[in-house]
Amino acid sequence: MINSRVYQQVESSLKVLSSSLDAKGLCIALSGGVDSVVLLHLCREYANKHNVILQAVYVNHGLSQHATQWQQFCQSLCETLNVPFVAKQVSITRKARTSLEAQAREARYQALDDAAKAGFAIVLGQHADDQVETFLLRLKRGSGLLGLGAMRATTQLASGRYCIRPLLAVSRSDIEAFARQFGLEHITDESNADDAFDRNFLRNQVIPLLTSRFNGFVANTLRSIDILQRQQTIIDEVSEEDLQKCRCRMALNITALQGLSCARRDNVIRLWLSKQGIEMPSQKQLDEIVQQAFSSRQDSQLEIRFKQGAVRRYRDALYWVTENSQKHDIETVNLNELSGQSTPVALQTGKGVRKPFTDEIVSIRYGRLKDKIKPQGKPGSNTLKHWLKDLHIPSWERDSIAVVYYNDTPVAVNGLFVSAEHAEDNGIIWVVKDD
Ligand SMILES: Nc1ncnc2c1ncn2[C@@H]1O[C@H](COP(=O)(O)OP(=O)(O)OP(=O)(O)O)[C@@H](O)[C@H]1O
Repeated sequence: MINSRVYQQVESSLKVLSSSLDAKGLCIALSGGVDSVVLLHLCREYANKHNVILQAVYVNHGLSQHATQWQQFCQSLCETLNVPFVAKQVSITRKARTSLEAQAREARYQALDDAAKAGFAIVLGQHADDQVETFLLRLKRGSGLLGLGAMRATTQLASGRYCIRPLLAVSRSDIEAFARQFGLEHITDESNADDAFDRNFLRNQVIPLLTSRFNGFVANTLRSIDILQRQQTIIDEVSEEDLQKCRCRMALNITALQGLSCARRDNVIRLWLSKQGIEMPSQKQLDEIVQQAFSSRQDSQLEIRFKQGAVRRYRDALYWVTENSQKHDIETVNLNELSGQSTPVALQTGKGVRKPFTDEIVSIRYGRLKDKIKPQGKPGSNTLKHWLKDLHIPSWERDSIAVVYYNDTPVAVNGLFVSAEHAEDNGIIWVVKDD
């Protein structure tokens, strides 16, 4: 039974973090260094006390000559502690313009995500001193509020999996004292002494100097980081609200954008682009989008190109267009089996269409714009192209709108309208999932 201040700190933070995420278990990212070895012991104590399932993963980057030795160390430590262990080998192909550390980190998170069991949160060993180093590294690069807020105690990977950092408020010296007190063995990465790396230089030279001169430097920096993170949370909330107000389907409504201050307008465009995978548009690109979007010429041919796609304007909205969204294959999906995660549709009940008859084949088709339909509430029948144009759907989007067919008859146009002949108040709503 471990009785120490460090354990109490970690126990309370693990309680908050893992229960708020409803994690099925904890997957310790174990490098064999003192931080993650202490983390493993603390988590094991926590797991025994609170009946939580553990696993540990070592990622072998193959970058150090000692990598295999470290892997063996982690494996035998886990065997001794009776914690299920997995090692994951990754290979890092050097890309230009990205540092080796950044590539190793990216590969590591991917490997941890692959190795962690479903529903488990990944637990990482970054601590208070790492946090201050991250802050100073970001300051050096000229980061804004988000970057200076450094590491969050909880983050989410693209897969939806959570990562948690229960040691973020614990200092390196407390972690090392804990390891000494309990006689814990760990590996020492000799590259940590090499001041050629910026992080090591800050750790070994700069922070000790600042700490010796300014009382409470580390604690005060952590306080600033906490304030920055809270402020960023407010900005995130306001940004999401602004985006919801400006969004119509996947597009951005220009009139709604005009109702915002310049700073909030730029911010919404940035957020919208980041949801398309464009993290940092340059100010020049942003200014160009704004200038062309707000030009009085409704029909102006706005097209701002990015590597992954382009921003285009159609009437009163901005669209994100990629090669894919322009050329959607015509596909027919047989929906006779409608249960299960992998089906391309979700079924809801309400104002929709009647159920298909048993002898009707349901399919989803794209791009058959010449097929005719009489939408509910419209006086006559016309082509899908006509009705989509009528709804101001830009030409390049029309091919990628999913239409549900009963046999060869279009009955529902995803989220837009249904056929008058098939409409039913207490019917079914076909919601075709995005790819
Ligand atoms: N080889 C590894 N295998 C498994 N987990 C690892 C490995 N290396 C690091 N970790 C995990 O990541 C934590 C942070 O490690 P480190 O400070 O070396 O990473 P970093 O490159 O600064 O990455 P980050 O941006 O995530 O802080 C460790 O405490 C440990 O939990």
